[in-house]
Amino acid sequence: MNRILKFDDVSVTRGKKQILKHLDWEVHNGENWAILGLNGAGKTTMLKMIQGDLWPTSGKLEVLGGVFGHISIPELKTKVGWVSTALQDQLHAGDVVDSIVLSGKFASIGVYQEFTKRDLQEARQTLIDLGGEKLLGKPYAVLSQGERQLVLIARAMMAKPQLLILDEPCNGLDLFAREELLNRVAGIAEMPNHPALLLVSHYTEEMLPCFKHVLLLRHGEIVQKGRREEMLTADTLSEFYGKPIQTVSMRGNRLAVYPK
Ligand SMILES: Nc1ncnc2c1ncn2[C@@H]1O[C@H](COP(=O)(O)OP(=O)(O)OP(=O)(O)O)[C@@H](O)[C@H]1O
Repeated sequence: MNRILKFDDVSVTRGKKQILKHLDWEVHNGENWAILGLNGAGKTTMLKMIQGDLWPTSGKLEVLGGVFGHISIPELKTKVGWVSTALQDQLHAGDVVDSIVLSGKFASIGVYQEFTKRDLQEARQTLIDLGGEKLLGKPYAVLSQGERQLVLIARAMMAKPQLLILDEPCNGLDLFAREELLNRVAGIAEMPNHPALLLVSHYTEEMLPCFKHVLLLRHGEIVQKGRREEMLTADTLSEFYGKPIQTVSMRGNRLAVYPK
């Protein structure tokens, strides 16, 4: 399948409020996208739709080759990985890390299905491959925020998703934990047959070079979308924010921005 996502004139309305307005956007296989938008821009609403938790009010949405209205949402959920701090609240804090990673195979919170020794081994290996070996066997409740996010990434990868959504994955991480997590994300982008990555963040410096495409969302509208070199510039971002900003180039071809 060549196309991961296709938004075709997609709008979402709740009551009198139009949350998303006429979105047109395509993500192709092998592309990693970052979405930038201020609070209330509509990012979460977009992500909820991609996972089948919310349907467009109008327009056509295609996810992983299936058009909404003609696809099985539970099946879709097994192919779309989701990492977000909101998900952390839903997990059972007393569960052991290994079992949380394993639950990704079933897209469930907790493991209620039968699983084999091999499944469990695969879950452990998935976490090891992401650099989380020392977390094996620990209860989720004792982990740091950065460790929890890594476990959630492993949980999502366990289902071998075609699309991995990283919804503000660095929320609450200290400087060093953030770099460590971003390094893991960069590692995923280098894996053979890795899922398409979709990162939502308020901070451009988290948009690693592997995110070669950026979408700028404001007040429910796509203001611009395209290659990172064109989106992550002082001019484009000043226009997007409607305020002058200054950019600071960071090591590793990353860009931080601040209000002027
Ligand atoms: N069910 C709803 N009914 C009415 N308004 C809603 C509903 N859901 C979201 N909104 C509004 O739609 C807008 C977009 O919300 P959304 O959560 O998608 O934004 P966001 O870009 O994810 O924001 P943040 O960065 O703060 O998480 C907000 O103004 C929000 O109040």
